[in-house]
Amino acid sequence: MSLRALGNKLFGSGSNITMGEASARVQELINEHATIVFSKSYCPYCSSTKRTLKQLNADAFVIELDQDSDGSALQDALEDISGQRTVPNIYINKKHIGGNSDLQKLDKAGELEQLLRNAGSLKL
Ligand SMILES: N[C@@H](CCC(=O)N[C@@H](CS)C(=O)NCC(=O)O)C(=O)O
Repeated sequence: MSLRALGNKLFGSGSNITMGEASARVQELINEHATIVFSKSYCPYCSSTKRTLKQLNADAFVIELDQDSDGSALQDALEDISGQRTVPNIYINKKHIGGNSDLQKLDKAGELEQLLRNAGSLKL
């Protein structure tokens, strides 16, 4: 568990869910959505990721952590699960892709579309 997660557990993060519940919810979201972006509504890197996915006509589930009452706990859980604290934190087909720079790299290499297609996330 990260120091921040431990701090939140001991002193509270404004959220009422336990670390275990937050981890379970993150895992559930990853399992339920072929493409999911853990995002923050004001984050420019997240906007870039969302724009790229939209341009590809991808069906992606976006959760805005800054607009979720458990967002901080979910971010702690994501850090535990993926080793990445920053947003966007992207999963395709339950596989951790990384952040926006990783997604853009895949797009430039022409690999993103195939990943999305294999995940069943392309509408066309
Ligand atoms: N290199 C990362 C940069 C992502 C980044 O710095 N995101 C900021 C928000 S714009 C962040 O997560 N800051 C920490 C936080 O919000 O807790 C990427 O390409 O995704």
